[in-house]
Amino acid sequence: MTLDDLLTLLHGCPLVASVQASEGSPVDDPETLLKLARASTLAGVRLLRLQGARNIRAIRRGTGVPVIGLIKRTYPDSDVYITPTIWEVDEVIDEGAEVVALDATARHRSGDALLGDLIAHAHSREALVLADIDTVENAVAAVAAGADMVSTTLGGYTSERAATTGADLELLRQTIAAVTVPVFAEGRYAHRWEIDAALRIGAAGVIVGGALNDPVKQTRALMPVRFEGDKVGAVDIGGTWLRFGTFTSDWKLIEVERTPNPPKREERLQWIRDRIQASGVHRVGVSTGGIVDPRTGLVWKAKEYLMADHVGIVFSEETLGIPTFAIGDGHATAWGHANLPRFAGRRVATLAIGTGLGAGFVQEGKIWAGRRGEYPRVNDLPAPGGKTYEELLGGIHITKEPTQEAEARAILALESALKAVSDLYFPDDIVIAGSVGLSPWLAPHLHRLGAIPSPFDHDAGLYGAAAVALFPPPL
Ligand SMILES: CC(=O)N[C@H](C=O)[C@@H](O)[C@H](O)[C@H](O)COP(=O)(O)O
Repeated sequence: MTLDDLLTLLHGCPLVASVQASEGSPVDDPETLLKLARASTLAGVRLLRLQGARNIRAIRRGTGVPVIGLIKRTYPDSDVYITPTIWEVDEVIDEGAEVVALDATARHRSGDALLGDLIAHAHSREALVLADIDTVENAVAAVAAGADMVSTTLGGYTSERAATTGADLELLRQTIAAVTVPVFAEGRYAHRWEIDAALRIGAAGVIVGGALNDPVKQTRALMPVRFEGDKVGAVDIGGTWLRFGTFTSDWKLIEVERTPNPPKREERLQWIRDRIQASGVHRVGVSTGGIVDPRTGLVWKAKEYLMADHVGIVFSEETLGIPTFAIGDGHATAWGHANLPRFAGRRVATLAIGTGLGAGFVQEGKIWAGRRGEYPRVNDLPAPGGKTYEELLGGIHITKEPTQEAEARAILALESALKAVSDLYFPDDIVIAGSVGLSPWLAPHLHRLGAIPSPFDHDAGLYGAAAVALFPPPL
């Protein structure tokens, strides 16, 4: 088969089925895998990626479909396991595969084999070579070594690059820009939009394994995560109060302590550490003003007049001593609401109107957030008249017992903020939390304005923080 033949085939159907079983899986026998492969070809797939000599033989014969073959084998002196040496290259070709897939990372190969030699050997036997790469640099090197095509198979599986949660579309984009040979998208592709995006970016084909053919991976992907401990800690850091709650594993509040938010961030951390110690919890969720990078727990942005000395504080296992899940207070409160039976599975927006104004939006079990934890900045949007919603609604700007005029202004501002949230996010529900949001002068208007008072009452931030620890949101 020539490269042109292969590209013609992909033009007909760019979806390539990788039919491989997880280690120890009961479907790991050639007959069963053949049936899975047939299911894919029945639906239109015209190229298969297969692992192992027996599987390649049985499935190639049984389907008559061209094959990208590989042998996974480990050697004691190397981490390379996809067709690592010339022996496996020969095995793949002996079984009739048209294309040999092999590891093209910069890692040392067993027996000091060189990538160029393996490729030359496959070519001498008239097979095409697909280089499984982990980085753009290694894609370029593989093409220089003679590879006919590359695939992003190993992106996120070596120390060179962190694994993305889903498909690594940036690795694909950069690889396509860097090489002239056809590039396959591969590795953690599981959704139609990822496949469409890969093709828009310019992939010659998209190789999908687990999402199509591996019931072990599929089961793991759908398995709910359960918290095994007996209780968790929840920290709620607002502009005024710092609170610590202890919750049961079924999200019931056991007890709560609070202190005026100390002016220095080290004092804040120390107070939390002391509460963690005293309560004996082994996991904690943190809801805080400011913007938190959810991967590191670093607060990288916060308004000084609302949260003094807060930028630079880190909420992590390192600083608090136990596994820690920290997100911004708008997000945390929204996550709390979204996990209540009443709202679960709905599109829920939350406005937390306390000292400042926080916002969060949850859709399909995911928090709507920027890559570094940014939240919907309803607070800084100008309301009609020019002042921001935070200036009109945030407790720091209005006194405890506002004049009737200030109240009227705030109610109008809330009405307009709710309209903005509806127009931008199309939520099924908008829930209001926070000391101002639930105050005796504002709360009576919520129903008329189409908003729902938080079922958590004044503890929404704390319940949100506990929800983050008990049911960690996907990032
Ligand atoms: C990293 C590695 O060893 N990848 C292997 C390569 O053949 C297979 O285990 C994967 O199933 C294949 O790449 C498809 O990827 P996914 O199953 O994520 O769609």
